[in-house]
Amino acid sequence: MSDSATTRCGVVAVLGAPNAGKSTLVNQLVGQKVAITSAKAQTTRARMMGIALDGDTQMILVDTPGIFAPKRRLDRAMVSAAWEGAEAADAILLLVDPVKQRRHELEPLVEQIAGRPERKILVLNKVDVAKKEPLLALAQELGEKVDFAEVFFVSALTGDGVPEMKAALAAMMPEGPWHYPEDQVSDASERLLATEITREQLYKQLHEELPYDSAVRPEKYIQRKDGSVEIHQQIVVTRDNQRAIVLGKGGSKIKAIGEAARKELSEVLGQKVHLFLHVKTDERWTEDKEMFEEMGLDWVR
Ligand SMILES: Nc1nc2c(ncn2[C@@H]2O[C@H](COP(=O)(O)OP(=O)(O)OP(=O)(O)O)[C@@H](O)[C@H]2O)c(=O)[nH]1
Repeated sequence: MSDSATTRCGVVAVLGAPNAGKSTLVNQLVGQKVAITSAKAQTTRARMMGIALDGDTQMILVDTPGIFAPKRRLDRAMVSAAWEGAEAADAILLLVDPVKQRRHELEPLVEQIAGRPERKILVLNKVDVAKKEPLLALAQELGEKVDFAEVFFVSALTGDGVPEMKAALAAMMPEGPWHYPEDQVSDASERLLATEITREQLYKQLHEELPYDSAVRPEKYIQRKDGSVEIHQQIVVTRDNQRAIVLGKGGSKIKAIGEAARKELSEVLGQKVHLFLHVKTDERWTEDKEMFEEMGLDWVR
């Protein structure tokens, strides 16, 4: 970063229907893994931030949970966290998956941002698999509903078109000093990031078998004198039969999940990791205020 007075710094709210590719895009913009990605919808539960740099500009990316019509308390908390993220933004980025469009999820989002004062950009994702004509038609249609400053066609997966979009976003940021040191990529605590990595393995290894209302809680995070870290986490499910699924035959599933998560954690943290996973049944966890707060969510009535 230069010392000149021309540094810029701002907040970008990344909004989109579940599975639009928000986590993938944030990781691409930051240049390393900070948010977890998965093929299962509503993966992003807590509000995780990524910090992207573009020349003299620092952009704080608020990677929001998928926004959808909330029914249960858990869902309402996710939606509320998403909008909280969007409140203080300098720009709103609406990410749309043109291939698997979910109109009922996209439309409320479009309506909500239409009236917001921030500058908005429309990003149509997955150009690596999308056909060109419907893509242009969709851009035009959305452009009639929302006053987008710019429209971009990208692939969050391959990075195609992302540098151009990043530069345009950077230009929208206000002048000012950087909020974070240059080498910081995320303000999510390592504790929380560690639970996200375990949760990603749960999704990966159990696929559709895993109930969406399962959670991973941080229990203990101990830096050992030998330079390694000891991490204890609890996997919470709502029913005993789900617990059996997570454990697997003779504990084989939980072992595989733990091994993969430990390996990835060691890479991300750059130190040796001892990971201890416990599976607990708690049919009322989605009504538990304390557990919400531990996961970085607010309690909404
Ligand atoms: N082909 C293709 N797939 C993509 C692209 N971007 C994301 N995906 C895939 O789409 C799926 C969802 O991506 P995520 O980044 O987890 O989506 P998200 O919007 O963060 O999802 P939630 O956390 O559920 O809100 C994953 O399987 C990604 O690999 C892309 O540009 N091209």
